[in-house]
Amino acid sequence: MNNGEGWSSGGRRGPRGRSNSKETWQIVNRPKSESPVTVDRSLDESSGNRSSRGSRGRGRCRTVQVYVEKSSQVSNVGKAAQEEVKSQEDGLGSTKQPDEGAAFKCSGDNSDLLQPSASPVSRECEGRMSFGLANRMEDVSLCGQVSMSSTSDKKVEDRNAWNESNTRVFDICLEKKVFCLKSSILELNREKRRATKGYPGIVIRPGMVLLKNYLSINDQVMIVNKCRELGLGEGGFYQPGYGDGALLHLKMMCLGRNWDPQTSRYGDTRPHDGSVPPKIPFEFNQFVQKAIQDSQSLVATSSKKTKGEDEIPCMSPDICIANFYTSTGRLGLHKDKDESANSIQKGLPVVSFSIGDSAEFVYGDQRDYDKAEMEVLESGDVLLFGGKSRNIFHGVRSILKDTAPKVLVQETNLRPGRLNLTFRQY
Ligand SMILES: O=C(O)CCC(=O)C(=O)O
Ligand SMILES: [Fe+2]
Repeated sequence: MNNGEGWSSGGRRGPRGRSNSKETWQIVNRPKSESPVTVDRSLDESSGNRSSRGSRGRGRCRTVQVYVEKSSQVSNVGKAAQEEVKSQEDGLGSTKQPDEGAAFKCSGDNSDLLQPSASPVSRECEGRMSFGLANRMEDVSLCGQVSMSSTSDKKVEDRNAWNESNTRVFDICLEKKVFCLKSSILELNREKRRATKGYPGIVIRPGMVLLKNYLSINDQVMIVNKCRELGLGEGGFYQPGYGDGALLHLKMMCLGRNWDPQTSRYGDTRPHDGSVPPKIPFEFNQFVQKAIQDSQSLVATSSKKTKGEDEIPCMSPDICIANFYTSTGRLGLHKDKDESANSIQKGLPVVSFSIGDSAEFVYGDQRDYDKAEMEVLESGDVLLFGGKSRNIFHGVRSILKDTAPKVLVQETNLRPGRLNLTFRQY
């Protein structure tokens, strides 16, 4: 199904959930050169170190316009400062999930890389192995008790165990506060300052726009709460995997339509349990529409030559894939290419929300980490890639621990890790 025509945007509230909000424009700097920021291989894979590049060097700059709204989004900060917050890492101990490792998502081009080693291997739950793939970032895990050993009975048993362990419901929030840790006032003030600065928009390359700090804390809280509620119900978060036992190292929930990693296709129900994906909440779509409009304005103003719509076409999402990455989650370089040919040809954008811990998002024109560029996506950031950038390879290199806004964690009890929502139109 292709809903095709754009939404009416009239009368919707602004991205920070308020009507009548005042909008002003501010100038920010942006790197002049479009030359790739090469991924620092020394930080790759196992080191877990953070890149010092941060959200791209902000020194070398060209001017772009940014949309600024004096935000009331930190209204919870004062309250939160008085609250005490649980140590998330400790809390995770009791609810640790088995997806500690590299993520591997296959779509089209990547499917050839999913073949496991032919040699017999048995793994314990949480076992992990690399199949010596073209790129080691994309090592995959074998799920709990999966055995690649001989007998077919054993294989059936293993498959059942696999299904059982990987279709278990996953809660993106921790159940209750065990003990509390006071957030530092400094930290809360830093968040407050960040929030009141408004959100700079950045044209990364044609068709690719990053709206920094776009979703207010209140909106992020709403999104987490809604995702948690949906994620615990029918069609909620689960550990996706492939027929051969390889797992994606993230939890996934599809809204609107199901995306099946085993076939790389969309469908109305989820094959492994027959569940129907929840609908995309109306408010989520409103944020998407507003983000598209703001990106189009940004592109039009910064290029002067093009109409914003030429670079970022309108899109009406009927699919949202929600991923939850724990601290060690990753996602290999892939293209989003399972939407309809029409959607892809028209360059209808993928719109991505980041919430929780920051992520090192890598992207490029080739499936090559050495040539990939990197952008740190922080909580509240919205990234769009459509038009000429619709077919970029992209993935998540690492999750940066303990970087989620404290207020968000206090308000939602979000688990350590990152929630990402990508909206698309089939
Ligand atoms: O987590 C992200 O930022 C990217 C997710 C993604 O590429 C996908 O779900 O296809
Ligand atoms: Fe993707």
